[in-house]
Amino acid sequence: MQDTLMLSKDFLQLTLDNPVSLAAPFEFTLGQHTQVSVWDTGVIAFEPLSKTDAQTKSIVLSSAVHGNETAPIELCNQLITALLSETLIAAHRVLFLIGNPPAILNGTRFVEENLNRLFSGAHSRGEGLINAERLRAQKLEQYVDRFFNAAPQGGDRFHYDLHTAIRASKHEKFAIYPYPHGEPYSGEQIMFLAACGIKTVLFHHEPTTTFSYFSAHGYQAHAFTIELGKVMPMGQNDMTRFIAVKEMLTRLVSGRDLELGEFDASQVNLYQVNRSINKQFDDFSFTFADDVENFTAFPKGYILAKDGGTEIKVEAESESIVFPNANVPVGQRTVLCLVPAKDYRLV
Ligand SMILES: O=C(O)CCC(=O)N[C@@H](CCC(=O)O)C(=O)O
Ligand SMILES: [Zn+2]
Repeated sequence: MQDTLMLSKDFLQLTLDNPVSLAAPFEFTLGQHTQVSVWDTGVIAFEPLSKTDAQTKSIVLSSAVHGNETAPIELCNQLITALLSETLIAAHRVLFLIGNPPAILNGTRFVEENLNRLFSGAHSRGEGLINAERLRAQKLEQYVDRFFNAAPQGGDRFHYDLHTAIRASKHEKFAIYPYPHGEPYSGEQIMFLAACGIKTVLFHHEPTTTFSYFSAHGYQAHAFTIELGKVMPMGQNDMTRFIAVKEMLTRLVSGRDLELGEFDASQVNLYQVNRSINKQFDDFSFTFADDVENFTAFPKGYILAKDGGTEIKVEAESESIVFPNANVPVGQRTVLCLVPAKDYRLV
């Protein structure tokens, strides 16, 4: 396995050749500087061999939590190849997670169940560990736990969970800030996102069973779900659209100066989730077309959707919609309704 990987330097190919599991975990060193550990299919850690201290960051970069969201997979694989080729040297601990390899091969968001609704123990609730996605969610939690628990005392933790959206968006790149339970938002992280070209941030209003909330709430990580554009088939992404995010992740991993300015609200669009509309009945439909973009605003009273016999109307003066998807199981989110963020606290 190690030879296969070092000959090709293509961790994604190794992962797709072994979508369910590897014969065994393996590890090796690169030069005199980096310990590389492959814990499972799609799971690879890079750790500096030099003594780590409180300045050492622990960074999780996940992709393919949804199998058809290919740009983040290509981007992460480029970073992994650079690390394996030693053109990029990790100054901090980095864990890459390729979330759902069978769904990548399938070219679909998921195979049986949406992986990004199965974290914080949701994988084991209800019917329990009945499918591959539930088992993978449990394992991904264990890998994050192992990685963050081995972090140096006092070292900052980060988790950027990289996605692309089903629809086009008025703001092409945006991040979801998991519900912080009353803690302030990080102005520095918002400026880091802006430097990545992610200039729109949504503050979530409640706990969720997403991967980013798991790391934020369970491990006090700076964690985000990040949408980098619109879903495209593998190989058809215009990678020039990700130059800024690749540059900033490269700087972060290699310990170069991030050159972030002070928090400046004029550089970003900040929204807060006003409500999440969860599906109550199988007979659910939106009143607007499939090509209506994320962040389209609707006026108060506008009928957004019909759920069984109930009309769902805009409640605030204006609400902007994001992630509308009628094709979800009863009980799950069909759309988030946003209003401009106000009265938020920053640190
Ligand atoms: O475009 C869509 O409708 C979905 C894109 C996507 O996968 N978004 C994430 C957001 C997770 C979060 O709220 O933090 C998801 O739905 O899992
Ligand atoms: Zn996604």
